[in-house]
Amino acid sequence: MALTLSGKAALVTGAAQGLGRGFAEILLQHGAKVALLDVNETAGSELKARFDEQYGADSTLFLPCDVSSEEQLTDAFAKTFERFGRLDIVCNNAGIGNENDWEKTVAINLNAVIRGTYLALQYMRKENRGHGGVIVNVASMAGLGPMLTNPVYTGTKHGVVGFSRALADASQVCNYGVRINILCPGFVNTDLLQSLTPNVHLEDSDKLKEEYKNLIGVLGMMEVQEVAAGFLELVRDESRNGAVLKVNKRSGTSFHTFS
Ligand SMILES: NC(=O)C1=CN([C@@H]2O[C@H](COP(=O)(O)OP(=O)(O)OC[C@H]3O[C@@H](n4cnc5c(N)ncnc54)[C@H](O)[C@@H]3O)[C@@H](O)[C@H]2O)C=CC1
Ligand SMILES: CC/C=C\C[C@H](O)C(=O)/C=C/C=C/C=C\C=C\[C@@H](O)C/C=C\CCC(=O)O
Repeated sequence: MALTLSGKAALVTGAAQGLGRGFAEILLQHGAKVALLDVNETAGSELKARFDEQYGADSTLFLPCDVSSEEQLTDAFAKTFERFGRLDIVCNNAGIGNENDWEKTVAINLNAVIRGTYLALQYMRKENRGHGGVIVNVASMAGLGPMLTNPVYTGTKHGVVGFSRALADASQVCNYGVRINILCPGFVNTDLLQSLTPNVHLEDSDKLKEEYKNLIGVLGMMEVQEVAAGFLELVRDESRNGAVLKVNKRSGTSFHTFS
């Protein structure tokens, strides 16, 4: 059974560029309205103007938001619900890879995903007069295997996988009517990869650099659109809850099974 997106309301964090922009765009292409949350006001406003031309001004809402701020994220969810009158799809996508300011990485990649998931549940749960819905949390292949150059990033992504799977089981048992799925892309050609800096907690050894290159060699490098298709599958396939979808150049798109 495929979810119809026409008339549905979505919220995407980190939507101004990269994967989040791709996720927002594919939702718009399928008729959903989308709240675009991003800390980058310039990029977010520019994207909103572009989407206004393509999909109409009523199709999107740009909300400047630092997801690591409880107040700003909570307020952005409230403004989204107020504008669209419902909330059916949430993608907790915003993420960084800073191993030096690792507490910021934990705050954005894990804490904010946890808070965004609980906020989504609050608005979607049927016993809260919600319509039910689907949450897609963006982890990474580093949520399934160790990325030796980025141990904190790896920890946050493993955390996203574990938290999301557990909550998906709870949602099922409690009949919240909310599906929670996890997207684990491999390397994608976005600004995130360009922003990586050497980890000061590890000597900046040539061996680590070599291993990083090997990892990219193994998994390959994708474009945003290849991942967006997998995202849409997790949103629309109503049989999927607690699903972990891997998307990488090497092995394509497949659901991960845990032993
Ligand atoms: N690029 C890659 O190779 C892969 C990325 N991912 C994950 O995909 C997600 C998106 O990554 P990319 O699109 O590659 O990154 P990106 O850097 O191209 O885009 C991230 C977006 O999030 C926004 N953002 C950053 N911190 C924020 C905050 N505190 N509050 C609100 N917005 C914030 C940025 O302004 C930017 O618009 C991240 O969770 C990342 O870990 C997962 C696997 C592969
Ligand atoms: C800060 C880094 C920014 C982006 C990296 C991006 O998130 C990414 O794609 C990272 C990939 C890291 C992968 C690390 C280890 C991979 C190990 C592989 O063995 C895959 C692990 C499990 C998959 C098993 C399977 O069934 O395919």
